[in-house]
Amino acid sequence: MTKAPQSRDAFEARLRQIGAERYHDLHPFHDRLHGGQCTMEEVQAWVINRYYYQHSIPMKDAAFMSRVEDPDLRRAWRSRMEDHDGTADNEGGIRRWLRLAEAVGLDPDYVSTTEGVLPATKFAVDAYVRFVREKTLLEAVAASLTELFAPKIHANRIEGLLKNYAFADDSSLSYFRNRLKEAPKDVAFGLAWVLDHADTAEKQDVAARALIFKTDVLWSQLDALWGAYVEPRRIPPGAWQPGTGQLLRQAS
Ligand SMILES: O=C(O)c1cc(C(=O)O)c2c(n1)C(=O)C(=O)c1cc(C(=O)O)[nH]c1-2
Repeated sequence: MTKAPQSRDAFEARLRQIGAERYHDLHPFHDRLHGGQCTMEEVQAWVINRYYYQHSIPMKDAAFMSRVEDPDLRRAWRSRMEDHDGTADNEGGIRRWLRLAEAVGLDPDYVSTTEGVLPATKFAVDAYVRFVREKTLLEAVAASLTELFAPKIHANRIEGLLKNYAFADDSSLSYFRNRLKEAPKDVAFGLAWVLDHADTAEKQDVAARALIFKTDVLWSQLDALWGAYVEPRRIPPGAWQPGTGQLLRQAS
């Protein structure tokens, strides 16, 4: 006998439970960052590594769109690329991230080379791009649903960084403020799409597994960051060495 699918509400609750148990807001690195315990070196390491995620997200979305045959779905999805890459009147998330890089004392030209990114960060993020390129559209959209849980972490981050670090101000944190405006439309669309299309028990299982995969992508990046720059501070060969890539401030 085939298994009956969960009701829409029960399936949504199952997806939210995955976030409650596995989202990277639970990682100790975030407590340390938002609580003001990170050294500037650790903050710089986070900004450099997280840039790799930022720069890959539009490539992931382009990979997704290249496989979509339905123009309505492509139209709904393409604002994600504009949000990151920018438009004539919106500088876009990647530029905003580089503004944060400058504010923490890094040379944005260094950061944008992605040199010095931890190997595990590359493996995790590249695995996400490949996942979206190769798996079903349902799995790709389900994997993006970690963004359901992102507004809370972005709001906590704005509050924590403003309170604890001199570099934090409206300009340096504009990336996160913008995501608070942009993400809700994406997640509302993505969630409704997944609930509509996961119409069998098997598809629900596949979508739930995709979301778990994505929580692993996020978690493993923070584990790698912690191991390299917090404890035991074992920096892999070729990864960023503190002190390099610094912004040379001009004396005025
Ligand atoms: O700061 C965060 O914790 C966080 C998490 C996530 C996420 O959950 O994948 C994204 C973002 N930020 C983000 O800013 C962003 O643009 C984004 C896009 C995506 C995606 O999978 O398409 N996730 C995320």
